[in-house]
Amino acid sequence: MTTPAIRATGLRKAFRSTDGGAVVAVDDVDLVVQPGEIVAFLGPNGAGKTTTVDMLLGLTAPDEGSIEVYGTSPADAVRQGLVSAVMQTGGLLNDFTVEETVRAIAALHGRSDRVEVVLDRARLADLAGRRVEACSGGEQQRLKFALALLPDPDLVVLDEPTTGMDVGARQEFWRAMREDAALGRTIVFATHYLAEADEFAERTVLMNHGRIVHDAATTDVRAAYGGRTLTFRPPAEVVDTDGIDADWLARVRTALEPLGVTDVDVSAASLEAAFLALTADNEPIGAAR
Ligand SMILES: Nc1ncnc2c1ncn2[C@@H]1O[C@H](COP(=O)(O)OP(=O)(O)OP(=O)(O)O)[C@@H](O)[C@H]1O
Repeated sequence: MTTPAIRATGLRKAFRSTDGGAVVAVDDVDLVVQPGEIVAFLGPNGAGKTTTVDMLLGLTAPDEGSIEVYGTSPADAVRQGLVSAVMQTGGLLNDFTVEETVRAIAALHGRSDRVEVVLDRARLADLAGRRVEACSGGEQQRLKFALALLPDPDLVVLDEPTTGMDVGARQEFWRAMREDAALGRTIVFATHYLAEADEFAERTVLMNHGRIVHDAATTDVRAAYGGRTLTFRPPAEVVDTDGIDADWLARVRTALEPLGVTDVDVSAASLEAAFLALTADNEPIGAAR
């Protein structure tokens, strides 16, 4: 049997809140990720994505439960170069050029042989001589990605890697990632962007209030909760700037009801609908046990 890239069992992590109470950030999370999988962690603000990622990387220890990365502790896996990360925060040195940054970190890893490869993989070869401070947010994220690839890790963990990027930069980033994933790396990423999970991840883990509320093939998540949306063009006279005439919409609903059609709505569905359905409850984050 192959050793999973990630095996987490009963993970729990609570923090002390400012009012002296406790916030359960991650609550009884079980997760197994096999080598070569591409998994999206999706969830609203405060769902527990970053805390889970931090535990995966050995940056935070769980209060309860256990976590193994390639059969060893996260810290050990990081030390062995099996896993590396692109985090939301984390400084780059403004005065260095892109290439100087990569060379400096490559030397620390003892992997100076990989400088050209990672510059190329992150599509930074043309920007090698640019100072970091002159790079756009998207280019800086790609630089972080290049640094994460230096140890040639089997698992790359990305925490909201495209935050702050415009659409073009996001697409460019994911193109580079996709190429890398095709080479067999395991990729786990946390995101707010439903479209990123939809387009890029084979599997989506939906988190809410510190728990995994759904874990399935991304297409299944969409199919199970998003359903399918049937769109049609209403006659022009029932549409004005405020939307569709309510009486007309009510008549459409009544007409469709005998056909078993429910939830007629005038909006897009897809993974977004799944996300909303799964995270719509207003339960507060649980208090510490
Ligand atoms: N160091 C900390 N001290 C206190 N509370 C924390 C700490 N880190 C996280 N939390 C709380 O734990 C919960 C989960 O936070 P986490 O950052 O893991 O969520 P997230 O899903 O990554 O959110 P976001 O999408 O906003 O980054 C939140 O309520 C957060 O306020």
